[in-house]
Amino acid sequence: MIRIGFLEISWIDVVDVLLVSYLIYRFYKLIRGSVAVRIFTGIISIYLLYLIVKSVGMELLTAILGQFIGLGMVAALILFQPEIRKFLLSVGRTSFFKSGILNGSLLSPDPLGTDLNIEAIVTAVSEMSATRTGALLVLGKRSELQQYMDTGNTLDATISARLILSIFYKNSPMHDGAAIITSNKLRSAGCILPLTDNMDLPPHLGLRHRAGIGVTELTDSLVIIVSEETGIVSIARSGKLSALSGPNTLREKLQEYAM
Ligand SMILES: Nc1ncnc2c1ncn2[C@@H]1O[C@H](COP(=O)(O)OP(=O)(O)OP(=O)(O)O)[C@@H](O)[C@H]1O
Repeated sequence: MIRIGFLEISWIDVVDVLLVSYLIYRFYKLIRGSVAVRIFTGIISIYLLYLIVKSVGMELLTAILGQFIGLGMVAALILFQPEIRKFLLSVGRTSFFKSGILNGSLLSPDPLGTDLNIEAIVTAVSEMSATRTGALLVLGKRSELQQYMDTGNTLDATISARLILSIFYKNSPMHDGAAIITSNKLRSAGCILPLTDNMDLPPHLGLRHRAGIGVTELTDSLVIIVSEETGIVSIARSGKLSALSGPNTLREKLQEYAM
């Protein structure tokens, strides 16, 4: 116990403040660059205005703003619903929850499987990159991706390079949208994915890249994106996009992910 003037600080208080600081930092990192920052700034401004009008004794305005602040928690839950969801997902994705007895049973009822046909994916992606065929390929768990699979055409097909190539072939009816792979099966093609609202992304990235990044913000999936304009192959994971140097890097990333 430390005493500073009239303040008594115990080690529990120190841990409490550190944990709250960490949570605020994680929340800030999550909303940085998104429209949520503006909403957050708006809420803080209204709260500051409330404190000012209250201290100078403007009763009517204090009562009106007070009603608004009273609903603050419910309003924050509604307004920040996507961010809160992302935050809870990122907590559940930490190595602590991924390891040990929770892994493979409770939290991962449908693991990706080590028998993923990586070579078929690498071959198809290399060819699409060389021919500048736009592609969006999502790999993940069925439970998380089911709602996106439902927006496309169900295939439930065995993965092969030719199958992937024929889906993304420019004249194919299913080339628009994303193809989704779970448990080593190509489940669905022509799927619609949620777009990211990250405003920090380079302006030249269009909808294909934004949709690929968006789904990795909400699920623990890995997305392969082939740019139709440049042929560059990128992967998205946990809301981050990185361009790959070649097929070997893609192979490594897939092996790492399928483990
Ligand atoms: N919400 C979405 N879900 C899945 N696919 C989408 C979505 N929105 C767009 N797409 C796909 O992205 C294509 C348009 O890509 P666009 O050219 O805008 O993207 P880009 O990121 O610039 O990629 P590229 O480098 O290939 O041009 C569409 O034809 C469609 O196939």
